[in-house]
Amino acid sequence: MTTEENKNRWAAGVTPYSKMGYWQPDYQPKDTDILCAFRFVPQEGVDPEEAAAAVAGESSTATWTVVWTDRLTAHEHYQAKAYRVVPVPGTDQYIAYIAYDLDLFEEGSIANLTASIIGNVFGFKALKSLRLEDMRIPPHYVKTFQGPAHGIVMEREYLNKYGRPLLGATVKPKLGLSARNYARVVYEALRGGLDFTKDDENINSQPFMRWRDRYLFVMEAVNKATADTGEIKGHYLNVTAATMEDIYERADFAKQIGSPIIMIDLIVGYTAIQSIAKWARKNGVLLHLHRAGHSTYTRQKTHGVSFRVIAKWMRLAGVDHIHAGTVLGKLEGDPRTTAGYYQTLRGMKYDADPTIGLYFEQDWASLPGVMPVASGGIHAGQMHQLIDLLGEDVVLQFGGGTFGHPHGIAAGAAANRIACEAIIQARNEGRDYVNEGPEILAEAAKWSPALRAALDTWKDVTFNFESTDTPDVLPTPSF
Ligand SMILES: O=C(COP(=O)(O)O)[C@H](O)[C@H](O)COP(=O)(O)O
Ligand SMILES: [Mg+2]
Repeated sequence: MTTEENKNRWAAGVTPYSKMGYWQPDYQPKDTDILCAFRFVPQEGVDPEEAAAAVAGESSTATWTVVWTDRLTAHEHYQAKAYRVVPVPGTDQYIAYIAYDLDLFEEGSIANLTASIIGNVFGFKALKSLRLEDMRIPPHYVKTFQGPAHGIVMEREYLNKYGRPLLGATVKPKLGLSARNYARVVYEALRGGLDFTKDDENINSQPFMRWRDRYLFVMEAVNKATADTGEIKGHYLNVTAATMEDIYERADFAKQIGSPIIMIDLIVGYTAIQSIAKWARKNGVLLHLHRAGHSTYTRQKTHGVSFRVIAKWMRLAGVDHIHAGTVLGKLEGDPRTTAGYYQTLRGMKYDADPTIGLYFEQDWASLPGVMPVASGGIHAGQMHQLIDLLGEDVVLQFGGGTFGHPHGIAAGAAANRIACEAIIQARNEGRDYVNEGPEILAEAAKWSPALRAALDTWKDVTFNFESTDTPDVLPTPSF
C-alpha cells in the first residue's frame, strides 16, 4: 500500500504492513493463540500478502504510518501475525490466516474480543471486501467465559425430555394479538403436543400487548397445559428491551411467576447477552437467543461475519439456545454450512473440516453445548429430513406449520408431535427412516387426522433457492 518498500522499520512515514512484522509466513501459531480466517478481495494492484498483513495490523496494534511509540511496548509480542494466504480457486478472493496473542484480549469479554477482531478493519479502503469466516478459540481463553447458562444436558434434565428433538412454535400473527388471545394460542399449541412456544422477534411491549400482561396470561396458559399433559412446558418470554434495567425487570418477573425459560435477541448486543446469561445461570432459568438482524451481516459470502463465528461467540457468551437454520425452510441455509454451525454449537472437540466450512479445529474444554433452534418455514411433512440433517439435540419450531393447520392450533401441534415420534420410533427400530420417511409419516397419519391434514396441506411446500453462503473446499490448514 505504499511505495517505500525498503526503508528502515523505524523511519518516519508510511511502511508496508508486511514490512512492519504483520506478515510472517514462517510463524508457527502457539496453542494459546487466537486464530482467525478472513476471506478478502484486495483492490487492484494490492499484493495479497500485504492486504493480509494490513488486516492483521489494523485488527491489532497498527495504524497507517510508523509510530515511534511502538518502541515503548513489546511490539513484536502484541502484533498480530498473518501467517498464510490461500487463493480461493476460480475467484478473486483469498483466505488470510492470522494469529493473535492471548494477551491482546480481556478475559471473558466478547465486547473486547470483537472490538479488536472486527473493529475498524472492515472499512479498509485497500480491500474491496472482507469477511471473518472462522476463529479458533484456545481452551485458555474459552475457560475465561461462563459459557451456556445450563447447556443441552441440563436443559433436558430440567424438562425431563430425552431422545427426540424438542418441538416449538413461534406465535403468529407476529404482531397485534391482545394478551388474552395470545395466551389462548400458547395454550392450544402446548396442549396439542409442543414443548415450547415462543415470542417472535418483534414482540417486546407494544401498545397492543404490554409485557407484564403477556407474561401473566402466558404463564397461566403454560401452567394449564403442564397440568393437562403432565409434561413440562414453557414459553420463551422475550425480555428484550431498551435498557438493561428493563431487561432485568422483565427477567425477574418472568422468574417470579415460574417461567422455565426467557428469550433475548441478538440485537441487544454482546454485553447485554453476557449479562443476562449470568442472570440465567444464577436464577436457574433457561436462555433462548433469537438472532434478529444477523443476516444483515452474515449472509454475503465476501463481506461481513459468518454466522459460525457469531455462534461461537454466543456459546462463549452463555446462551442455552440459538437459532441456527433449518436447511429446508424459508430462510438462507446451505446444508453443509448449516452442519458447520451445528457442529460449532454442539461439538466438544473437533478437527477442521472445510467441507462444512470449519477452518480450524476447536477444543471447547467441556463448555456445555448450545441447543440449536431450527425455525422458519418448516412443516411436519419434512420431519424425516429435518431429523436426518439436524439430529435430535435441536428444537424444531413450526410457526406457520402449527398455526396454519386447517383443523386448528392444537391439531397443528399434534401433527408435529406425532410426525416427530413416528420418525424417531422408526429410527430407533433401525428402519431407513430417511428414504422411507414419506411412508412412515403416511402410516402414522392413518390414525391421526391431524397429521393427515398437515401432510395434505403442505405436501408441496419447499423453498428451493440457491444458497448465498456455501463453503469452499480448501486444503485443511497444516499446522
Ligand atoms: O418467525 C420465525 C419463524 O416463523 P415460521 O415458523 O412461521 O416460519 C422466526 O423468527 C424465524 O425462524 C427466525 O429465523 P432464524 O431461525 O433463521 O433466525
Ligand atoms: Mg420471526
